Amino acid sequence: MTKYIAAIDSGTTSTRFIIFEKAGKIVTFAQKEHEQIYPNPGWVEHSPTEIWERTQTVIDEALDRGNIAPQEITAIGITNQRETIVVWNRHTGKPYYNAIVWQDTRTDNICNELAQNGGIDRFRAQVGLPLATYFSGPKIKWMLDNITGLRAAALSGDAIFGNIDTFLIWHLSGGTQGGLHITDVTNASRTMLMNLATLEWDKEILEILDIPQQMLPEIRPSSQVYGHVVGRLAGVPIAADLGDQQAALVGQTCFAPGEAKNTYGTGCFMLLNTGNEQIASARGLLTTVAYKMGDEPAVYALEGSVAIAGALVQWLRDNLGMISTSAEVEALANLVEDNGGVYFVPAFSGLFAPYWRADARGAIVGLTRYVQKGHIARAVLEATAWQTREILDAMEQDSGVKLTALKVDGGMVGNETLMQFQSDVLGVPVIRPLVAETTALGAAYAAGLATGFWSSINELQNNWGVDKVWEPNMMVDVREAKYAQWKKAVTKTFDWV
Ligand SMILES: Nc1ncnc2c1ncn2[C@@H]1O[C@H](COP(=O)(O)OP(=O)(O)O)[C@@H](O)[C@H]1O
Ligand SMILES: O=P(O)(O)OC[C@H](O)CO
Repeated sequence: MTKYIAAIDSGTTSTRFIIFEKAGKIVTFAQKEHEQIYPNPGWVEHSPTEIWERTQTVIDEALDRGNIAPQEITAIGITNQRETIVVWNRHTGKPYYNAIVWQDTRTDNICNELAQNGGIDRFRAQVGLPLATYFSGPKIKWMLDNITGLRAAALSGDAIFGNIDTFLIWHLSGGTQGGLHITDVTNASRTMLMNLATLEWDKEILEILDIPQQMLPEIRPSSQVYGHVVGRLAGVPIAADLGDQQAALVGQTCFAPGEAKNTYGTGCFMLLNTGNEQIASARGLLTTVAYKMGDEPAVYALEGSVAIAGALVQWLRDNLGMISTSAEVEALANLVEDNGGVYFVPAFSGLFAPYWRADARGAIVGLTRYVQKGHIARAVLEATAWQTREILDAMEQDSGVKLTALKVDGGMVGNETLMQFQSDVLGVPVIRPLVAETTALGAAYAAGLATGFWSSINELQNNWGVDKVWEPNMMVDVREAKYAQWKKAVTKTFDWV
């Protein structure tokens, strides 16, 4: 048995390579941001080539920094931003187009056309998702319809599709020299093309979207030895693949039905484990696969997806230049006592759960001459907390589960002001675990379970520990009055495009 287990966490903002030891503690890591490309309003792209290069760089840097040899690593797991698509040539490895990112809204017309027959819940019974620009299926259709020669290349088997997990695994396992073309059930459940009951590609939906099945990867469990790495980590088994939000659920050891976590990264995503049962949402949540460990039956989750959370902080930093690092938003927000009456609804990609309003666009409301930068910063942080409140309300009503505390993780949970406000507006304690890199840890756990590095999920539960708890500290009537203001602000964003 070797000493370590590792994970590649390829997020929307950055890629990390993290090496863990048996108690789940980080031994070494490296991280690199990649470019966000905005060719038109509402469009968001990444360079797949850059993501693959940065992945190799962070692997090299972490190994060098920790002075660790590949032979000391039992296995690696992959976890990734979900829904984002890449289509590339299997003989040359060359992408046909930039990656179209999950936040991209260019497929609005495609979704509207599809919804004409059956509404936005047309495919919900099969795939657990509404028709929305968020998911991969419409994005693949857009590429096939708009890139000259791509449909023919897909039909001939030259052009292949993958989410970021598939793209990385293909490269890691040899690329043009026989790389694996696979995905896992969690990632596939976000394409709008996988049937949740059979865990196979849904032929009827493929036909309606006119997507050739031969371009799609094979769907595998989330925890299994799929193959071995070629390159710097040569010979190391690739033993897990999970979408990042599902990986965070595993990393937080939410293995029992009724357990939930909320991850605050570029977007913000709450997942509730519903066991082997698929709960259909009546309130705009998603039914999704949480994980499938080897031959065990799939475990499902209810999910509330918020498109813009940390991305709004990035926007203050990169587009307005109001701060020079994301962390600086906290000091700016703390220059003032409250939001000064300002609410910022970041409907930059329309609104996801619970609204699914592609016609919404961002709005700052409540402005007066009194308002200063600090109020805007505070409204930016509060936007994430209010969006989470809306998700939690919907989730409790859909599932009948009353959360007594919320486990949190992701890049924004270092922001203490946000965490306190989050607890205030939910009225329950917010708990940050000792290992904040829960997403990578979840992928490492799944890889470790597949290779015997850890023997069972019980062993993993012992690794989870509390770092900090925030208790609610806001009068209920104050909280509810503010929440009503937030909801009113949300309505101002509707019907804009
Ligand atoms: N201290 C902070 N306060 C507020 N936002 C933060 C802070 N630190 C990081 N962020 C935000 O968190 C996001 C990065 O979180 P991360 O979990 O790494 O994201 P991802 O997995 O989406 O790449 C960025 O959008 C960044 O703006
Ligand atoms: O990059 P993150 O961590 O915000 O996660 C993105 C989600 O997977 C999108 O569904």
